[in-house]
Amino acid sequence: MNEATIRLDGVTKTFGRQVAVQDIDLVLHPGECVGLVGHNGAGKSTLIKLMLGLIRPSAGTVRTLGGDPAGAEAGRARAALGYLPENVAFQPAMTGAETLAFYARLKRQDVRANAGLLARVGLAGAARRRVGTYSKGMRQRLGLAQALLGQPRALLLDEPTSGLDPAARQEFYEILRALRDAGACVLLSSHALAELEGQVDRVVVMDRGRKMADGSLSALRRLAGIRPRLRIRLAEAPRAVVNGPDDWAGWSPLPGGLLETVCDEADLPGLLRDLPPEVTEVDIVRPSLDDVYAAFLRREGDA
Ligand SMILES: Nc1ncnc2c1ncn2[C@@H]1O[C@H](COP(=O)(O)OP(=O)(O)OP(=O)(O)O)[C@@H](O)[C@H]1O
Repeated sequence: MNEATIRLDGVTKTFGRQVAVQDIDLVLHPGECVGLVGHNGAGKSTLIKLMLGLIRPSAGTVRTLGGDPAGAEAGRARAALGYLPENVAFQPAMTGAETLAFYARLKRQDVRANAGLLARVGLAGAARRRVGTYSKGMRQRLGLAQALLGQPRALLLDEPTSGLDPAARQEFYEILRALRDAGACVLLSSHALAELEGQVDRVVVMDRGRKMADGSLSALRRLAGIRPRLRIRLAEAPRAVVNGPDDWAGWSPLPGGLLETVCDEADLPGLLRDLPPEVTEVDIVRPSLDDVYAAFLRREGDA
């Protein structure tokens, strides 16, 4: 696989006696979009700040774009990093264009690229409006434009979609997908586990400072051991389902005239192939990311 964009080996960060993250190994590659999920205080922001070099690890090593992000040589690497903090506050009296120009100068970037950036995040028409008049979604898009200054190779976004309505969220993810497809490494933290479904290549689950899981959603589903359910509707409910074992043994009746069975992922194709013609409706219910997350947290609680 290509060289890691960000690599954490055995990273622990403590604040006094508070352990914020503990013994984290994590590798992020170019061209992947990774979701970092966990409850409040799980350690998501601390991990992002470590990757940015804003704080140093108490133990272990952090390599960002090939170097120590908090080291003396980090300035150059930072120009290739984009960061959207959790609570981004802009000066309300400045326009979107002025705000972006301010950040471009801070990042020593050519301001002539700004108009293109504002267009990319859908703010071209609002560039001359004061930020104080922007909606939350527009402010987040301006924050993203700020993070995109200088065409970063790594984008670290701390809860970028919190407070956005579903349409704005979708637009935000579309922009992230395009960046990922262009080769950027995108990491975004979120509490909203379900919304990451279909949006990220991989999910890293954090709980109380520890990495609980790391993998694609399908891999996490397998690991969590939650099996899919197959639901069907029949033209006419078979009496045998109610009256005793027969072909429908293993199927449970559900309200609304449905039958349901729980099966292994590998058995699904065979089950679907063998469904009789009286089946009028088929639905495969796979565990949601929330179910998977709950299963990992339960496992940790049991440990
Ligand atoms: N500067 C700090 N000083 C002391 N404790 C800190 C500091 N920063 C983080 N912590 C603690 O470290 C733990 C992890 O915090 P962190 O902000 O990384 O979590 P998070 O997953 O980002 O949470 P949230 O979703 O609420 O933003 C928490 O217990 C927090 O109180």
